[in-house]
Amino acid sequence: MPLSPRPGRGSSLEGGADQRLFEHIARELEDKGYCLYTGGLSDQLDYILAGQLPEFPARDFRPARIGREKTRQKNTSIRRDEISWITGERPAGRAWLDWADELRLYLNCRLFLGLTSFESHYARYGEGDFYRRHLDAFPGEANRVLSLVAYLNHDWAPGDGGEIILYPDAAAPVATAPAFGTLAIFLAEEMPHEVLPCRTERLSIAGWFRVRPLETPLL
Ligand SMILES: O=C(O)CCC(=O)C(=O)O
Ligand SMILES: [Fe+2]
Repeated sequence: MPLSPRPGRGSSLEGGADQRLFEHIARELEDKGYCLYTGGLSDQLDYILAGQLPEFPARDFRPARIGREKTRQKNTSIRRDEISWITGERPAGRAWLDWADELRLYLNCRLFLGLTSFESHYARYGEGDFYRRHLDAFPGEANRVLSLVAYLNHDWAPGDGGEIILYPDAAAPVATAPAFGTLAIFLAEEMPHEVLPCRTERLSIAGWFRVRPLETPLL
Protein backbone atom coordinates (compact mmCIF):
# COMPACT_ATOMS: atom_id res chain seq x y z
CA MET A 1 0.00 0.00 0.00
CA PRO A 2 1.54 3.33 -0.92
CA LEU A 3 1.58 5.70 2.01
CA SER A 4 2.31 9.12 0.71
CA PRO A 5 1.07 12.18 2.56
CA ARG A 6 -2.68 12.29 2.71
CA PRO A 7 -3.97 14.09 -0.37
CA GLY A 8 -5.33 17.54 0.21
CA ARG A 9 -4.26 17.70 3.83
CA GLY A 10 -0.66 18.72 3.49
CA SER A 11 2.35 16.73 4.46
CA SER A 12 3.59 16.93 8.00
CA LEU A 13 6.89 17.75 6.29
CA GLU A 14 5.36 21.11 5.49
CA GLY A 15 4.79 21.70 9.19
CA GLY A 16 1.29 22.27 10.46
CA ALA A 17 -0.85 20.27 12.84
CA ASP A 18 2.01 18.24 14.26
CA GLN A 19 3.91 21.35 15.30
CA ARG A 20 1.47 21.74 18.18
CA LEU A 21 2.05 18.17 19.25
CA PHE A 22 5.82 18.63 18.98
CA GLU A 23 5.63 21.74 21.16
CA HIS A 24 3.47 19.90 23.70
CA ILE A 25 6.02 17.08 23.85
CA ALA A 26 8.90 19.56 24.28
CA ARG A 27 7.13 21.30 27.17
CA GLU A 28 6.30 18.08 28.94
CA LEU A 29 9.86 16.81 28.57
CA GLU A 30 11.16 20.07 30.00
CA ASP A 31 8.72 19.99 32.91
CA LYS A 32 8.65 16.31 33.83
CA GLY A 33 11.04 14.28 31.69
CA TYR A 34 8.16 12.46 30.05
CA CYS A 35 5.01 12.94 28.02
CA LEU A 36 2.10 10.50 27.94
CA TYR A 37 -0.02 11.88 25.13
CA THR A 38 -3.63 10.86 24.68
CA GLY A 39 -4.91 14.13 23.27
CA GLY A 40 -5.87 13.07 19.75
CA LEU A 41 -3.62 12.72 16.72
CA SER A 42 -3.35 14.98 13.71
CA ASP A 43 -4.88 13.52 10.55
CA GLN A 44 -1.39 12.98 9.24
CA LEU A 45 -0.08 11.01 12.22
CA ASP A 46 -3.32 9.07 12.53
CA TYR A 47 -2.90 8.08 8.88
CA ILE A 48 0.75 7.15 9.34
CA LEU A 49 0.06 4.98 12.39
CA ALA A 50 -3.02 3.30 10.92
CA GLY A 51 -0.89 2.48 7.89
CA GLN A 52 1.47 0.34 10.00
CA LEU A 53 -1.10 -2.33 10.77
CA PRO A 54 -1.43 -3.88 7.29
CA GLU A 55 2.36 -3.77 7.03
CA PHE A 56 2.92 -5.43 10.39
CA PRO A 57 5.38 -7.96 9.02
CA ALA A 58 4.08 -11.34 10.06
CA ARG A 59 7.19 -13.29 9.21
CA ASP A 60 10.20 -11.41 10.35
CA PHE A 61 9.37 -10.99 14.03
CA ARG A 62 11.92 -12.45 16.39
CA PRO A 63 12.15 -12.68 20.19
CA ALA A 64 13.42 -9.43 21.64
CA ARG A 65 16.73 -9.40 23.44
CA ILE A 66 18.12 -7.21 26.17
CA GLY A 67 21.44 -5.41 26.29
CA ARG A 68 23.36 -4.16 23.33
CA GLU A 69 26.03 -5.50 21.03
CA LYS A 70 28.33 -7.96 22.86
CA THR A 71 26.14 -8.23 25.95
CA ARG A 72 22.89 -8.75 24.03
CA GLN A 73 20.94 -11.75 25.22
CA LYS A 74 17.49 -13.24 25.26
CA ASN A 75 16.01 -13.20 28.74
CA THR A 76 12.38 -14.18 28.88
CA SER A 77 12.10 -13.51 32.62
CA ILE A 78 12.65 -9.80 31.87
CA ARG A 79 11.19 -9.34 28.43
CA ARG A 80 8.84 -11.47 26.34
CA ASP A 81 7.86 -9.44 23.29
CA GLU A 82 8.80 -10.10 19.68
CA ILE A 83 10.20 -7.38 17.50
CA SER A 84 10.85 -6.45 13.89
CA TRP A 85 13.14 -3.53 13.06
CA ILE A 86 11.75 -0.84 10.77
CA THR A 87 14.13 -0.31 7.89
CA GLY A 88 12.14 2.19 5.86
CA GLU A 89 11.91 -0.09 2.85
CA ARG A 90 8.14 -0.28 3.11
CA PRO A 91 6.02 2.86 2.75
CA ALA A 92 4.30 2.86 6.15
CA GLY A 93 7.56 2.30 7.99
CA ARG A 94 9.22 5.01 5.89
CA ALA A 95 6.43 7.48 6.74
CA TRP A 96 6.88 6.73 10.45
CA LEU A 97 10.65 7.25 10.29
CA ASP A 98 10.13 10.52 8.42
CA TRP A 99 7.64 11.72 11.03
CA ALA A 100 10.06 10.80 13.85
CA ASP A 101 12.78 12.71 12.05
CA GLU A 102 10.67 15.85 12.04
CA LEU A 103 10.14 15.44 15.77
CA ARG A 104 13.91 14.94 16.18
CA LEU A 105 14.67 18.20 14.39
CA TYR A 106 12.03 20.06 16.36
CA LEU A 107 13.34 18.83 19.71
CA ASN A 108 16.90 19.62 18.71
CA CYS A 109 15.92 23.22 18.01
CA ARG A 110 13.71 23.56 21.03
CA LEU A 111 15.67 21.66 23.70
CA PHE A 112 19.19 21.54 22.20
CA LEU A 113 19.30 17.79 22.55
CA GLY A 114 21.70 17.16 19.67
CA LEU A 115 19.87 14.01 18.59
CA THR A 116 21.53 12.53 15.52
CA SER A 117 19.55 9.41 14.63
CA PHE A 118 16.49 7.30 15.32
CA GLU A 119 16.09 3.54 15.44
CA SER A 120 12.70 1.89 15.74
CA HIS A 121 11.00 -1.48 15.76
CA TYR A 122 7.53 -2.95 15.74
CA ALA A 123 6.77 -4.90 18.90
CA ARG A 124 4.21 -7.59 19.42
CA TYR A 125 3.32 -8.77 22.91
CA GLY A 126 1.20 -11.91 23.04
CA GLU A 127 -1.06 -13.01 25.86
CA GLY A 128 0.99 -13.16 29.09
CA ASP A 129 3.91 -11.16 27.67
CA PHE A 130 5.49 -8.30 29.62
CA TYR A 131 8.64 -6.23 29.95
CA ARG A 132 9.87 -5.85 33.52
CA ARG A 133 11.00 -2.55 34.95
CA HIS A 134 14.08 -1.25 33.11
CA LEU A 135 15.88 1.77 31.67
CA ASP A 136 16.33 2.04 27.91
CA ALA A 137 19.88 3.32 28.22
CA PHE A 138 22.69 3.04 30.69
CA PRO A 139 23.37 6.43 32.26
CA GLY A 140 26.52 8.07 30.98
CA GLU A 141 26.80 6.07 27.78
CA ALA A 142 25.48 8.98 25.71
CA ASN A 143 23.63 6.62 23.47
CA ARG A 144 19.86 6.37 23.52
CA VAL A 145 18.62 9.70 24.84
CA LEU A 146 14.90 9.73 24.21
CA SER A 147 12.39 6.88 23.92
CA LEU A 148 9.25 7.15 21.81
CA VAL A 149 6.48 4.54 21.84
CA ALA A 150 3.33 4.67 19.70
CA TYR A 151 0.49 2.27 20.43
CA LEU A 152 -1.59 0.65 17.72
CA ASN A 153 -4.39 -1.14 19.56
CA HIS A 154 -7.92 -0.21 18.66
CA ASP A 155 -10.57 -1.13 21.25
CA TRP A 156 -8.12 -1.73 24.10
CA ALA A 157 -10.25 -2.51 27.18
CA PRO A 158 -9.37 -1.84 30.84
CA GLY A 159 -9.03 -5.57 31.61
CA ASP A 160 -6.58 -6.17 28.75
CA GLY A 161 -3.53 -5.27 30.90
CA GLY A 162 -0.42 -4.23 29.01
CA GLU A 163 -0.21 -0.76 30.56
CA ILE A 164 3.11 1.03 30.45
CA ILE A 165 4.11 2.28 33.91
CA LEU A 166 6.59 5.13 34.22
CA TYR A 167 8.45 5.64 37.49
CA PRO A 168 9.47 9.31 37.71
CA ASP A 169 12.12 10.00 40.32
CA ALA A 170 10.19 12.51 42.39
CA ALA A 171 6.56 11.61 41.71
CA ALA A 172 4.13 8.75 41.87
CA PRO A 173 4.22 6.12 39.09
CA VAL A 174 1.97 6.83 36.10
CA ALA A 175 0.20 4.18 34.02
CA THR A 176 -1.18 4.40 30.50
CA ALA A 177 -3.09 1.88 28.43
CA PRO A 178 -1.59 1.07 25.01
CA ALA A 179 -4.61 2.33 23.10
CA PHE A 180 -4.33 3.43 19.47
CA GLY A 181 -3.25 7.05 19.31
CA THR A 182 -1.44 7.16 22.64
CA LEU A 183 2.22 8.19 22.57
CA ALA A 184 4.78 7.74 25.34
CA ILE A 185 7.96 9.82 25.17
CA PHE A 186 10.51 9.86 27.95
CA LEU A 187 14.18 10.35 28.78
CA ALA A 188 15.80 6.99 28.14
CA GLU A 189 18.53 7.21 30.79
CA GLU A 190 16.33 8.56 33.53
CA MET A 191 12.90 7.04 33.40
CA PRO A 192 12.48 3.48 34.68
CA HIS A 193 9.42 1.88 33.11
CA GLU A 194 7.73 -1.45 32.58
CA VAL A 195 5.02 -3.11 30.53
CA LEU A 196 2.50 -5.03 32.62
CA PRO A 197 1.46 -8.50 31.46
CA CYS A 198 -0.96 -8.43 28.54
CA ARG A 199 -4.14 -10.46 28.38
CA THR A 200 -4.44 -10.07 24.64
CA GLU A 201 -2.17 -9.23 21.71
CA ARG A 202 -0.58 -5.79 22.06
CA LEU A 203 0.98 -4.01 19.07
CA SER A 204 3.25 -0.99 19.25
CA ILE A 205 6.19 0.79 17.73
CA ALA A 206 9.11 1.64 19.97
CA GLY A 207 11.94 3.90 18.93
CA TRP A 208 14.96 5.68 20.33
CA PHE A 209 16.60 8.93 19.42
CA ARG A 210 20.35 8.70 19.75
CA VAL A 211 23.24 11.09 19.95
CA ARG A 212 25.65 9.01 17.92
CA PRO A 213 25.13 6.70 15.00
CA LEU A 214 24.88 2.93 15.22
CA GLU A 215 28.25 1.21 15.25
CA THR A 216 26.94 -2.27 14.58
CA PRO A 217 23.98 -3.41 12.50
CA LEU A 218 20.64 -3.92 14.22
CA LEU A 219 20.01 -7.53 15.23
O1 LIG B 1 5.72 -0.83 24.72
C1 LIG B 1 5.93 -0.12 25.69
O2 LIG B 1 5.03 0.44 26.30
C2 LIG B 1 7.35 0.09 26.18
C3 LIG B 1 8.34 -0.84 25.54
C4 LIG B 1 9.71 -0.69 26.11
O3 LIG B 1 9.88 -0.29 27.23
C5 LIG B 1 10.88 -1.00 25.28
O4 LIG B 1 10.74 -1.58 24.19
O5 LIG B 1 12.00 -0.66 25.72
FE1 LIG C 1 11.85 0.38 27.47
